[in-house]
Amino acid sequence: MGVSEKIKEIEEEMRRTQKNKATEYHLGLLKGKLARLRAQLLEPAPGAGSGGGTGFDVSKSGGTHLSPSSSSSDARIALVGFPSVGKSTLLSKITKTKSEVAAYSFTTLTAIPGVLEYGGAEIQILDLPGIIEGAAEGKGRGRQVISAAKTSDLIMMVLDATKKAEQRALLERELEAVGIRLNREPPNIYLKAKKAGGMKLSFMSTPKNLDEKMIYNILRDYKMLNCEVLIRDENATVDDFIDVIMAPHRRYIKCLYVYNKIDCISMQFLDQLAHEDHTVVMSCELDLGITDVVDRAWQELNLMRIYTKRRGVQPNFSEALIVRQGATVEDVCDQVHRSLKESFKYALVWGASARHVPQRVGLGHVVADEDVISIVTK
Ligand SMILES: Nc1nc2c(ncn2[C@@H]2O[C@H](COP(=O)(O)OP(=O)(O)OP(=O)(O)O)[C@@H](O)[C@H]2O)c(=O)[nH]1
Ligand SMILES: [K+]
Ligand SMILES: [Mg+2]
Repeated sequence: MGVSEKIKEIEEEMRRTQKNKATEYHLGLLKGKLARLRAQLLEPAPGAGSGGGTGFDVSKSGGTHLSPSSSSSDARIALVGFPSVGKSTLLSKITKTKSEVAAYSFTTLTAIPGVLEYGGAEIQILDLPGIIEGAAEGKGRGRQVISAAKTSDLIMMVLDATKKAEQRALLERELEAVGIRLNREPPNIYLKAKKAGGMKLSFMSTPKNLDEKMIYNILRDYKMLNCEVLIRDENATVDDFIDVIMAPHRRYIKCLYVYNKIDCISMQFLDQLAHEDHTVVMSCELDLGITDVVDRAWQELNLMRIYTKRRGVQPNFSEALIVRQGATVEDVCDQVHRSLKESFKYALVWGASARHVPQRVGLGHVVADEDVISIVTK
């Protein structure tokens, strides 16, 4: 029996099994088996050549319009969605890359990278083939698309506002099945494999949805006979626990839901969609809401652009240093040059993080998006 058939069999059994106290442990074990099989399915077949990576042959710098000097983009956004929702139309709007657009399904057959320039930051946008139900099990190019999505910093799930609401849940399920967790934090559970000593289990407080027997059962099923477990979150579930065991196969990625084709829906429905969490609405056809989509994507990435300035010279706003949220002047120095902070004397800051401009600060100063910094060395 192939892996796909085994998966189907377990899914069937889970559907047939009634959920109650008596079947709880059995269902937990089935979930664990399912997670293992799904991971197996995503592994490249033996001898299949280059596994891993994006699933398509695109490098992180792979934009057709990147200047040769810039080695790598600052972040990657994957456009994921059903066929003909307007993924390629969006790519062509926000980057200089043209990806074929047509009214028929599966117009795009491979990953098409483009570069979005955002205030000196370079973000790679990956236009992907449409995926269909069953993608996680290998239907269409689903598996490749999903591997590409797994390598991204943000997933933009492009949805057709005129289609049924189930579309979103269906896609979420496909991404879940391959270990992508959208807009969630890793479970607060500590697990460490040991060489000996048996299974040691402890809780911060009594969990509401898990018990010792369940945890021991699953650990045995995974042949993790020697390990240390600390459940820190009292709301942790069996699924969370399995995610922690399967951690190398899990990716926690932000997702922005982008509803396209709002030119075809009522104002009332539009208003409803626009108020959902992590959601933006647009019409590529009417050129409506596109800048909003880009601004929101930038916010979700949680990155900041810092411009450096030399004494007596205007800052160059077409080139930014990209740092994560919460970064300090020290992180900025590291972005410029690894040894810069050794000769650092102080920095002058103009922008939102400065109490007055320019403010004289040390390495520990926390910077804000679009700050201008002048670094003075010894
Ligand atoms: N009404 C309307 N149609 C749109 C809009 N955006 C794109 N379309 C149309 O939708 C169709 C599909 O667009 P594509 O960009 O090819 O869609 P895709 O998601 O890349 O499709 P695949 O590559 O086949 O998965 C084309 O006929 C577009 O002209 C929009 O905002 N409103
Ligand atoms: K299409
Ligand atoms: Mg396309």
